[in-house]
Formats: sequence, C-alpha cells, structure tokens
Amino acid sequence: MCLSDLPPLRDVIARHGLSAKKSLGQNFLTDGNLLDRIARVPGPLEGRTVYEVGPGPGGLTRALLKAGANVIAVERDSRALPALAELAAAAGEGRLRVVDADALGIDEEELVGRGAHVVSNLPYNIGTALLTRWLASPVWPPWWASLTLMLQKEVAERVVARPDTSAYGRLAVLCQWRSSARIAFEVNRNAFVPPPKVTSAVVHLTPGDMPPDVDVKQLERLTAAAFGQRRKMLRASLKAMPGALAALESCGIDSARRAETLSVAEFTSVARLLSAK
Ligand SMILES: C[S@@+](CC[C@H](N)C(=O)[O-])C[C@H]1O[C@@H](n2cnc3c(N)ncnc32)[C@H](O)[C@@H]1O
Repeated sequence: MCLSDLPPLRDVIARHGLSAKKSLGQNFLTDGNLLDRIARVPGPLEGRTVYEVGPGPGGLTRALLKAGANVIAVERDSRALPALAELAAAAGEGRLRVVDADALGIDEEELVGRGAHVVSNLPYNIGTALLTRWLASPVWPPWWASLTLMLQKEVAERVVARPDTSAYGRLAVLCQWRSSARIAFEVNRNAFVPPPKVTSAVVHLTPGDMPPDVDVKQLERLTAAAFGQRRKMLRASLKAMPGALAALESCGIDSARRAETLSVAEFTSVARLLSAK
C-alpha cells in the first residue's frame, strides 16, 4: 500500500478504536484539504525533517509525508501506534519514525537534530508550555527552523498581540522578541472530531537573528513580575526585583507606566541592562 491508497481517516480512527481522550487533548482533524493546507504553511518540505508532537491517528502526519517530509513524531497515546505503523509502512522505509513518549520529556535537538521544521496540532493542555520552551531556548539560533502550530485562537492572539491590548503579555514579548510570528489562518471548531469548545488558529513562527546580550531568564523574570500585577505601575510591580527600577530609569522608561504599555524593544532593553549586571 502507498500513501494515496490509505483508507479515510475516519475509518482509521474507528478501526483502531481511537475514541478521543480529553485528558490527552485529543481533537482529531480528518479533512484532507485542511491538513494539506497546514502542511503548506512552513513552505516546501521535500526532503526536510519535520518534528510532530501528537500525531494521533496520523492525519497531519499523512499530509506532511505527502508533501515530501521525513517525519519524527512523538505520541503519548500508545493506542495510536498500530495506525501510525501502517502509515509508516505506506510511506516507505525511513520516512516516519514514531517515538512512544511524553513530548514534555523530549530533548528535541538530540532526537531530531538541528534545522527541523515543527508542524503540530498541539494538545491544548501542553501547547503554551511547549511553545514557551521552544522560544526560551538558551541556545540561539534554536534547533528548529520554523514552528507551525495549531493553538487555541485565544493563545494564538496572545502570541501576536500588540502593546495596549488585553492579550499582550509574557507570551507576546517572548515570541515577538525571538521570532517573526503570524497567524496563518483560523480553524472552525467543527473541523475537529470531537469539536473543542473554542475556535483554533494556526500560527507560524520563524526564529529571529538575536544578539546574545539579553539573558532569556532575565527577560522572563522581568515580564513575570511586570505582568504578574499588570494593573499596577511598574514602580510597584518591579519593586522587589533587584536593579529593575534603576534599569527602567537608565532606559528612560517612566516607572509610573503599566506593563502592557511597554513595547517588546523596551522590555528587552531593560532585560539587557539586568543581564549585564
Ligand atoms: C489535538 S490532538 C492532534 C492529533 C492529530 N495530530 C490530528 O491533527 O488529528 C493531540 C495529540 O497529542 C497527543 N498528546 C497529548 N499529550 C501528549 C504529550 N504529552 N506528548 C506527546 N503527545 C501527546 C494526543 O494523544 C493526541 O494524539
């Protein structure tokens, strides 16, 4: 059997008894056109390595393989392994490797090497944790060439949010400091089996070329303190952080401002001074 002869995804899900488990964030995609559209977001994939978290019954994996990628996928639900083994056989020798593990415990650089594209319909319960980890990598440029991720629309909006909006916060600062981030398109909840409660969106991030003079941990501490009390003036929210008020002053930032008014560049200039100490 080859990829084009595979049975429809709904049949695969039924035959392998893959009833969706809420605890694993399982909302499966079965629309081939939508899956092909997601696989096109990172650009040409012929001969490229793609890392996928949570292939489940393999809908997105199938689209990625059809696009010519070699896929390394990590799946925590061992019920999906037989369906994925059939997909691997149809794709041909060496094109799909499935690791039966928790993606939160994976050392991605060791597993997939450098230069891989990440394409995933992420389980919602670990989506923000994985995105933050991939952006906060101590090694920069990171191991990934791009991230194409299905997230809850509300999380996607936090990734691309601008200052002076309620969605602007720690995630926006981290993502926009380290990458170019955009929402590729929204996905209606009815595209999933079963439909989740909320609309989703596919985001695409490519790593920026960062000078190494800002310690990501300092930036994270700074934004955690500032947005932890986002309604307060910075002079109150950053009071307990050593050096922060002096760094604000050196950067010409009025400590009567609130966190959500600071641009990403302003946050990084303060973090740069704190990193130099
Ligand atoms: C939203 S579903 C996506 C399934 C499939 N890729 C699709 O698009 O239809 C999320 C998948 O992630 C898997 N998963 C959940 N938590 C995981 C974890 N910690 N590590 C690896 N996979 C996980 C689930 O079992 C499920 O298959």
